[in-house]
Amino acid sequence: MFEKSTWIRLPRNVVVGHGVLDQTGEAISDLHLGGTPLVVTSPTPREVAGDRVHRELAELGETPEMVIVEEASFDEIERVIDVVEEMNPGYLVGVGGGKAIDIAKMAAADQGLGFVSVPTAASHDGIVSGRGSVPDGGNRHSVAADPPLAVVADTEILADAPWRLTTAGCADIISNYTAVRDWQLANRLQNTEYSRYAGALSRMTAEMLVENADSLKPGLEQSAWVVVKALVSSGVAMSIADSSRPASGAEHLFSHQLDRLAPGEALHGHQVGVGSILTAYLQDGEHGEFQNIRSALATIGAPTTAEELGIDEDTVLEALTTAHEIRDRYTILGNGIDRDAAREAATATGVL
Ligand SMILES: NC(=O)C1=CN([C@@H]2O[C@H](COP(=O)(O)OP(=O)(O)OC[C@H]3O[C@@H](n4cnc5c(N)ncnc54)[C@H](OP(=O)(O)O)[C@@H]3O)[C@@H](O)[C@H]2O)C=CC1
Ligand SMILES: O=C(CO)COP(=O)(O)O
Ligand SMILES: [Zn+2]
Repeated sequence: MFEKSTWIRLPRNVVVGHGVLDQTGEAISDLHLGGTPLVVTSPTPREVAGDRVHRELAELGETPEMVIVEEASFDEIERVIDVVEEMNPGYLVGVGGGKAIDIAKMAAADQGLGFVSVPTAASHDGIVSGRGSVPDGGNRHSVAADPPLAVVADTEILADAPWRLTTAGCADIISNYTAVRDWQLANRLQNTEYSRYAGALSRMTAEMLVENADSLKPGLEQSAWVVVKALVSSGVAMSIADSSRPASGAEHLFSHQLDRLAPGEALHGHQVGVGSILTAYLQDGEHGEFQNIRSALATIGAPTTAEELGIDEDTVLEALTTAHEIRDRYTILGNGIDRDAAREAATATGVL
């Protein structure tokens, strides 16, 4: 008997383009949400877009509230949940980078409310996904939440953000190559459920970005457009899979471990980019995809070495040899690689 079923949850409105921040109210009105909005933002994104979004929402009729978050942590999520319980909003609007958006997403999911994503940086693919990713002591929780009801990505704002945030988003997408390979490996070795549709979409997104790497330039709104469209597509792949598997393999485990060992040192996307070079080498050796990944990262100006990440040799080797402990997700790292193998991968790829 056929018993399979799937439930793909996607945003209803994805609004991307020049000046679309001014259409935030319209994109939200179209959702027929009731009640007072709560804007969740962080210091710089507040200046760049949060206050504007706040003013625009006020024109919808209800006076919005605003909460400013400082760090990606469960304590901050709890603080936002406290605000929600106190003011009883109708929905949340996350305005910022991954930190503000993840916190809004997870607080909204906890309280059974809808949420709208307004990214101010094209820095990672959580802007559209239905998952939150939050460090918690020595662990990292990739938590199922709900995808945003709407995404409003203004390319004028994204192009104005520091270029390193955009190159981080590019690297997060490029890392889909190794994530999909790890997912296929887990499917073959551990019978992990694999979606060919999500895998193909994720890989195609990475390929499109690599093919366009030459044309991605700081300050060009066209570049922000290409990157944000890729981030949307990668987030959709995660929604189709109902898992971050299409976009998170061993390179992400490595990055999560760096977050623990060297907190705040480098951006998520930059860490996974370097992790992807290492992972590709472990997957295929010196004749595999690692050279293409490294040269695409170098072309856009993303870090390809530990030094460019600002992370020392010992920390890189420690992260690579312990990354498998981060969570129960089978990857090319298996039950762990030893320090000599880690050093060999890091030197052969030029990461060290
Ligand atoms: N849910 C998911 O699937 C995913 C979640 N993540 C999570 O997202 C977070 C990383 O996201 P990331 O965006 O790199 O980090 P942040 O949200 O911390 O943003 C990085 C920095 O950029 C600043 N910033 C944001 N927008 C602008 C702008 N327009 N102009 C100038 N500065 C700006 C922020 O300022 P300020 O300090 O004021 O906020 C911050 O200092 C991590 O917590 C990670 O775990 C990452 C990938 C996927
Ligand atoms: O960063 C992500 C995808 O790019 C999310 O992945 P995690 O599930 O590893 O947190
Ligand atoms: Zn990522």
